Amino acid sequence: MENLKIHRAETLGETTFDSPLIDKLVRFYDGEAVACHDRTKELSKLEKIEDIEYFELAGPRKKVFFNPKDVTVGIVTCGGLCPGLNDVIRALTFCSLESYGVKRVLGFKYGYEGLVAKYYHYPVELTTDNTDEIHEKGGTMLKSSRGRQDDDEIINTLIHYGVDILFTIGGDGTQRGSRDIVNKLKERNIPISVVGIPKTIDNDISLIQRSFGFETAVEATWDIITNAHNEARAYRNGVGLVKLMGRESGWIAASAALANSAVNFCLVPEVEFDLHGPKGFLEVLEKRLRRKEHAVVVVAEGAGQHLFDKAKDATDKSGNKRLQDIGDLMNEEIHAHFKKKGLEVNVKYFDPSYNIRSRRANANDSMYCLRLGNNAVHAAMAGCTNMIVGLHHDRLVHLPIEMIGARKTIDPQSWFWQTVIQATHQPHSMVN
Ligand SMILES: Nc1ncnc2c1ncn2[C@@H]1O[C@H](COP(=O)(O)OP(=O)(O)O)[C@@H](O)[C@H]1O
Ligand SMILES: O=P(O)(O)OC[C@H]1O[C@](O)(COP(=O)(O)O)[C@@H](O)[C@@H]1O
Repeated sequence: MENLKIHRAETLGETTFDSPLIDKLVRFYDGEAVACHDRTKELSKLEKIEDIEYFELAGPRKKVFFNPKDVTVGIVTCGGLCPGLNDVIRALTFCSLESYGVKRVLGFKYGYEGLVAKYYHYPVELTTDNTDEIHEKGGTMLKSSRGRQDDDEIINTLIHYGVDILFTIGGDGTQRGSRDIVNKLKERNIPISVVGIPKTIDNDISLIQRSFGFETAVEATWDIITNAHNEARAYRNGVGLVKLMGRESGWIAASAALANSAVNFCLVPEVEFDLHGPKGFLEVLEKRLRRKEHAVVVVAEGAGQHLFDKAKDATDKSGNKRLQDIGDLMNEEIHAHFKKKGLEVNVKYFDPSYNIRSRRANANDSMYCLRLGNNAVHAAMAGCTNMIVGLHHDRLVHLPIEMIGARKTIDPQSWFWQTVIQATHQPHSMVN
């Protein structure tokens, strides 16, 4: 058993306060480690005990590190929008104020910019009144931004406002930012807890089974794909072309294709496809239209980037690669191909990306956001830091930030992707 890997969240120090307030919250466990295992193997089939990993279970602790009545909590949302951001802000605020009775909760505006004095984005005090109904709306009441900020300046702002706990709601970039803040805090010997709530509409943060907002996004694609199907069927050689988000991973597109069987082609960043060859997309599409007269194509925005001129590569303020528009390119290429063949084609192009990302969370995501928010507060109050709260093997656990590695992408050899191929009937040869 000594070979077990046990991953515990870092803590700021010894727990010091008994918490009568939260006694009633502690029920069946007190943050014991939970056995997780390599997701490719069944626990019963494990050959080596080293394959087992342990993560600390999220949940309330009997003793807390901070004395609630002295605590100021800070919340910040960074990066792109995602359904459920407001639900998480609300859960963090309610749990901090109502379950723990902290002194105050401050919302820092416009992402990490709000933590840098020179931008003059003053924080807003969050209360159970002004956050009560925010979950009914999409977006983030705290606003967001991209772009690097200076860690020392961020820390100076935290000190200025007496922040003891900072919650960072954001994707892998944001969490790398949190890690840098923690490292600086350690250097300067400042006991501020930083706990992340992982956000990505693309659902591609490693180790996180499902990120909040993803399910809402997939659900939202259903109507759009059905409408694209209706458009395609209404015209001779109709093509409903739908571009969905997914910068480096095609989880939304692939899940959308599985959810709505109207999809005939699903193109994702993980699987390169040939456009022009004899077995390429355009020829296969033509064959399909000759047989069925209509087709629905779903393409993740990060797919087919190999078809563009590399010289035009650029990055956004956060250093993320700016994608070239695969939807536009495919629209043009389909028209060009059919023109060359002297065939009629009617492409209806749908780009619902922001329309999906900006909506409010569905019921299941709202429930998930509430649990994430509450458990982030439990972790931070217990003194945990340098960690995120996330769903891993169906359990909410504490994941040390440094464990977030490369993006979670679709394995083309996986049963999941093979099911997409099976459902769409797109040929393997086109996407090899
Ligand atoms: N590698 C990094 N190290 C430190 N901070 C980062 C890093 N990458 C991104 N950030 C910061 O995190 C914030 C959000 O990052 P971004 O990539 O835009 O969104 P997301 O968090 O959704 O990935 C930005 O302010 C950005 O500067
Ligand atoms: O147009 P913006 O705001 O830069 O955002 C677009 C990008 O954000 C993403 O949705 C990813 O964001 P998250 O994974 O951080 O939610 C990509 O799919 C997309 O390329």
